[in-house]
Amino acid sequence: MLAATVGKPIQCVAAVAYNAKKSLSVEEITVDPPKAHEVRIKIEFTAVCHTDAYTLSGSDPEGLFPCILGHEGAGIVESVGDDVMTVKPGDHVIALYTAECGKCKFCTSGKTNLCSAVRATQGKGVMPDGTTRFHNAKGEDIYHFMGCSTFSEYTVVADVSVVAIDPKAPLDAACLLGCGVTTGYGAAIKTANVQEGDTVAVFGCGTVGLSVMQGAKSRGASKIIAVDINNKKRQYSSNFGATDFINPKEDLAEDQTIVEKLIDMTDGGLDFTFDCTGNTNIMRDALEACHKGWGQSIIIGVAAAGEEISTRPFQLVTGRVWKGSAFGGIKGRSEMGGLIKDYQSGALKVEEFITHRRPFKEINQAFEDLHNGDCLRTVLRFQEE
Ligand SMILES: NC(=O)C1=CN([C@@H]2O[C@H](COP(=O)(O)OP(=O)(O)OC[C@H]3O[C@@H](n4cnc5c(N)ncnc54)[C@H](OP(=O)(O)O)[C@@H]3O)[C@@H](O)[C@H]2O)C=CC1
Ligand SMILES: N[C@@H](CCC(=O)N[C@@H](CSC=O)C(=O)NCC(=O)O)C(=O)O
Ligand SMILES: [Zn+2]
Ligand SMILES: [Zn+2]
Repeated sequence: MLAATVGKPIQCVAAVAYNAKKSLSVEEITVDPPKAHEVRIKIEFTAVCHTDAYTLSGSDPEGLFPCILGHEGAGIVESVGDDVMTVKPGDHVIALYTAECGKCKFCTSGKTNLCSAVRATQGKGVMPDGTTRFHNAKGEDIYHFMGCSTFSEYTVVADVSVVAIDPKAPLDAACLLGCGVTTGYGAAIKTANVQEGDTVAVFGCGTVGLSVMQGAKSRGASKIIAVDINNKKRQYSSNFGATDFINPKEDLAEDQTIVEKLIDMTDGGLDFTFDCTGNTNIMRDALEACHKGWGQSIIIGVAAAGEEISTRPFQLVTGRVWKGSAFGGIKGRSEMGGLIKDYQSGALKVEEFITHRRPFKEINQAFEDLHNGDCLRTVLRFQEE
C-alpha cells in the first residue's frame, strides 16, 4: 500500500550542519518528493562514520554548509519518482555513496567500482538536476552530502545510489554495510585480494581497520598485525582476526621505528599494508613496511585538504606498490547482496561493530563517542522506543 505522503513534501526531524566545527542542529525540515530517477527513503538507522566528523571539521574540500551529513544509513523506501525501476515502496534499502549506474565508462570498464553517473553533482551537494530536496523552516535550501544525507528521517537519493536488501536483514546492522564494514572488508578481499599465507599490517583499528582484518582472516592470511596508538583497540583487534598488536608509543625498542619493527617481524616486510587512519605520515610508514619487490600498501584513510603523501621514489622503483581504495572496491548495487548473505551466514561480523546505540536526537553525543577511543560505531535510531 502506498504511503499517504506520496508526491507531497514531508516534515521530519533532521540534524543540520550549519557550520564547520559546530554542533549539529536537530530540527524539523521539509523533504521534497522524489523527482524522476530519485527515491525517497524513510531512514530507520544511521551510524556516524569518521568521514562525517572529517567533513564537519571543515577539512573536506568538498564540504558545503548548511548540509545534512550521514552516509551509513538503512531504511525503507517511502516513494519513488518517475522511471525508477530498481526499487519500490516498501523495499528495505541501504544508501550508497558510491553509486553504480552500470552504464558509464567506469561501471563498464570492469576495472573499478567508481561510477561517474552522479559523482559531479554529489560533490556539489545537490541532486543530479542541480537542486536540493531539503529545506529548513525558514525555507532555506540545505545541501545533500555524499549522495546519501542519512542524518534525516527522510532523505532523497538518486536511484543509482540505493540498493534493495533482504528484508530479513536487521536494518540496525545493515546500515554499517553502507560504509565502514564494506570499505575495510572489500579493501582486503577485492582491492588487495589477500591470499592464503599472506602477511598483512593494518594501521588504525577503527571499524574500517578491523574490517580489513576480518577480510584478511577470511582469506587465511598467516599474520595480521594491528597497529594503533590506542590500547583499547588491542582486544577489538584480536576479536576481528589480528594475530599481533603493536602500540608504536609503547612497543618499540629505543630508536626503533614502526617500519623497522614490522620488517623485523615479517622477514623483510609485509605482503600488504593498509592505512586506516587518514594520517599521511602513517601512509608513508605503511608503504615503507611493505616487502621489497611485491608489497602493496592500500590507502583507505581520508586526509585533510592540503595534505600530501611522500616517500623516496626508490621505494616504488624497488617494487612496492601504492594503491587506494574507495568503498572497498565494492560495487554497491551488484555486490551488496553477497555481503548481506555473508553477514546472515555468520561469515561477516557486522553487529559486533555496534558499541553504542542512541536515539537520533543524541546525534551530537554520537560524534563525541567517535572521539572517545572505545567506540567503533554508534547506531542512531529514528523510532522512539
Ligand atoms: N576510502 C574509503 O572508502 C573510506 C575511508 N574512510 C576513512 O578511513 C579512516 C578510518 O575510518 P574509521 O575506522 O571510521 O575511523 P576511526 O577513527 O574509528 O579509526 C581510526 C583509528 O586509527 C587510530 N589512529 C589514529 N592515529 C593513529 C596513528 N598515528 N597510528 C595508529 N593508529 C592511529 C585511531 O585511534 P584513536 O581511537 O586514538 O583515535 C583509531 O583507532 C578515516 O580516515 C575515514 O575517513 C572511512 C570509510 C570509507
Ligand atoms: N570529499 C572528500 C572525499 C573523501 C573521500 O575520499 N571519500 C571516500 C569515501 S570516505 C567514506 O567514509 C571515497 O569514496 N572517495 C571516492 C570519491 O569519489 O569520493 C575529499 O575531497 O577529501
Ligand atoms: Zn564512511
Ligand atoms: Zn556508472
